[in-house]
Amino acid sequence: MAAALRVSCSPVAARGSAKPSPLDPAICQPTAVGLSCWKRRACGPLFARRRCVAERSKEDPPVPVLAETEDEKTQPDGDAEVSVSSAAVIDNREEEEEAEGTEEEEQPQTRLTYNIVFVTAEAAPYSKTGGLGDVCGSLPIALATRGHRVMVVSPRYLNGDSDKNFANAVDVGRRIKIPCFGGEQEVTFFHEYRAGVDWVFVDHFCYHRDGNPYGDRYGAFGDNQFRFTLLCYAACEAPLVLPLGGYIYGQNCLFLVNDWHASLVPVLLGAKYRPYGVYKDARSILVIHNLAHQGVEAATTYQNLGLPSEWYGALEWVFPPWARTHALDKGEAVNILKGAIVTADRIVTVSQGYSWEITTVEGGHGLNELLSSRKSVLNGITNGIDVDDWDPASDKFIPFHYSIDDLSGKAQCKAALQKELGLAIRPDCPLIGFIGRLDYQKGTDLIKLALPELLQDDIQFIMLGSGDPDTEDWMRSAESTYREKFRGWVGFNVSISHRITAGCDILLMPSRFEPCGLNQLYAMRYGTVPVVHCTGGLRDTVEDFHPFAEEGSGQGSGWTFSPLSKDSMLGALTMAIETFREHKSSWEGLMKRGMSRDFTWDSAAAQYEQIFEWVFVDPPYVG
Ligand SMILES: Nc1ncnc2c1ncn2[C@@H]1O[C@H](COP(=O)(O)OP(=O)(O)O[C@H]2O[C@H](CO)[C@@H](O)[C@H](O)[C@H]2O)[C@@H](O)[C@H]1O
Ligand SMILES: OC[C@H]1O[C@H](O[C@H]2[C@H](O)[C@@H](O)[C@@H](O[C@H]3[C@H](O)[C@@H](O)[C@@H](O)O[C@@H]3CO)O[C@@H]2CO)[C@H](O)[C@@H](O)[C@@H]1O
Repeated sequence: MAAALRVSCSPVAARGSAKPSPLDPAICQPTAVGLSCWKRRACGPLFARRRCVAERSKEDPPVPVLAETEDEKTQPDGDAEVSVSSAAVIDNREEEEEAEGTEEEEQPQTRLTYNIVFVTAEAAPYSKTGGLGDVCGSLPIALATRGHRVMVVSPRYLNGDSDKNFANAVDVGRRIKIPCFGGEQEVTFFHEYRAGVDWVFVDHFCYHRDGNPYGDRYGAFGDNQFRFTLLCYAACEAPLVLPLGGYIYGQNCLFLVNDWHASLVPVLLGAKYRPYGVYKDARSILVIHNLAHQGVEAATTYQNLGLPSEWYGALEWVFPPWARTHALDKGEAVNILKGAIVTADRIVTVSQGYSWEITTVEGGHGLNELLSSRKSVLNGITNGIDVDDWDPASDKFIPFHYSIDDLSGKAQCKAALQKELGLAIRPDCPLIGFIGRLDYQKGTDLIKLALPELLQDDIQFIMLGSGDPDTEDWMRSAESTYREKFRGWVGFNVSISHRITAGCDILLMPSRFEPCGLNQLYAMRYGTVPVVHCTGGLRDTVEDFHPFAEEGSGQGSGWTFSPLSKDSMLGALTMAIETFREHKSSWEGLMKRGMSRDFTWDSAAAQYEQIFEWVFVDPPYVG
């Protein structure tokens, strides 16, 4: 294994470390099962030492590595700075757990709990360009609350603006050298323990630059393959080398790898760890948030990834002839996401509808046959939402609060939004919103096509988004053309996104495809009625309005339209607008049914736990 990765400690840690490398097979003993009992509340803050022996299998051997750091801290001749470093890592854990309540206060727990390692390019509030950030900022907390030990590994993006997001993360004092891209890259780790989760940030200068996690105003960064390769290698090492709260996670963990950026993890487990007896009992689950992004690069880049040549097939990708650029182009490429589809032990998508769509030619982005071949391990789980961040009764970004029992604050939010945007303050005028990345996926071209006709009606429309420069330009020009009725807010702004969600009457989502979609869930929670293309997670979560169902009291929380065409979208919008204008009690029913839906992460987390149990039933992928 040492040949695969050379791990070294930081100067501080190294001085105090007469210990073998955590990758030394002598101390990386596999435990009997990939499961552990983490009854965090019941077991107390230094949870690893207080594992619930009663619930552990007798065969479950001790985890020797865990004792190493503890020894480090207590040995009289130990290095003082190492102690400081370790202590810094556990610093707020005891306080936080004390504040949460006494050890007697049991929270709902699952019987089996796991050491879970999320790997992701985004995790809110540290980094976010869209829904991936939301999910990887919330689901880990929901799982930790249910008793799992959870680490999230993502890059430490610094660019001036974002630096404050990482202000509470401290240097763990561990350095590793990663053999890839023709050299050795040194990365370090930062850590913050918050909301029961170990947030781990991989630090390397390639994450320190202007722009968002993937690119800047000139487009996607040219070295994204390098940046996310580093992330994957670092994430594979993190459970082995980081003494978080004094104790490493160890090698019997469960990796949840999100989208293409994290997709080398299961490949590395198979190609670079298991052959050396490490991670033999670990498992990996690929979570697909968006099949459109696959991390495809020229085949020649394979040699940069530091993988054995015989693993090329896992990533091999051949573009169909129509997608090749010239007659001699053989279309040979590597596809990082494909690597995970082949090697992950299970696959989850973020709604059931999408899990089926990606097995079809229409929704499979070229991977449908491969995904179909993995149907037996493919599931869909609809995302939850952070119901604390997104709560109209307490939202810090909106000027007035409201609830299902008293909707008056919503009307005030609408008036405030109209005022903020310089639109006429008119309670009776339907206010329609759109929030999202300006991307082909989101169907903004349809809005562009339909806007002149839509604005013939007496309505107001606000669009918030950033991304495709042409669409941004169009939003600016539409705002000047339709000054009385249309606002195009170009940029990424969380605060205004909450005010639009609260202040609008209708949220429009004409997505071409939508793996789950979060904005329609936020909208419903805020009594804003969604009008959506009938696809993926939108189809699964928005129930069509039926005014006469339920003995006349009505049914449904919005409108879905199909096909994806201007006329069909305008038809659905017209029905929504008419209902808003002419049928006030029906409208209130729509709002209240949406507001009463349960979108908490807890129910999604319970479904993930079922997958966790299944993934440990089958043997892991070994190649
Ligand atoms: N300009 C802006 N300013 C402020 N906030 C903005 C914004 N543009 C977008 N957002 C925010 O970004 C998030 C977007 O989430 P979505 O799930 O709707 O789409 P996204 O395609 O990014 O996510 C992908 O991953 C998620 C998570 O799995 C899936 O739900 C989804 O279908 C899939 O495409 C929301 O929180 C939204 O408010
Ligand atoms: O949370 C929002 C989405 O974030 C991710 O999508 C990003 C994607 O993974 C990146 O690769 C990049 O996509 C660029 C693409 O690689 C490039 O070929 C070109 O088409 O431009 C794209 C945009 O720059 O940025 C995406 C975000 O915009 C995540 O994978 C998705 O699930 C999330 O929806």
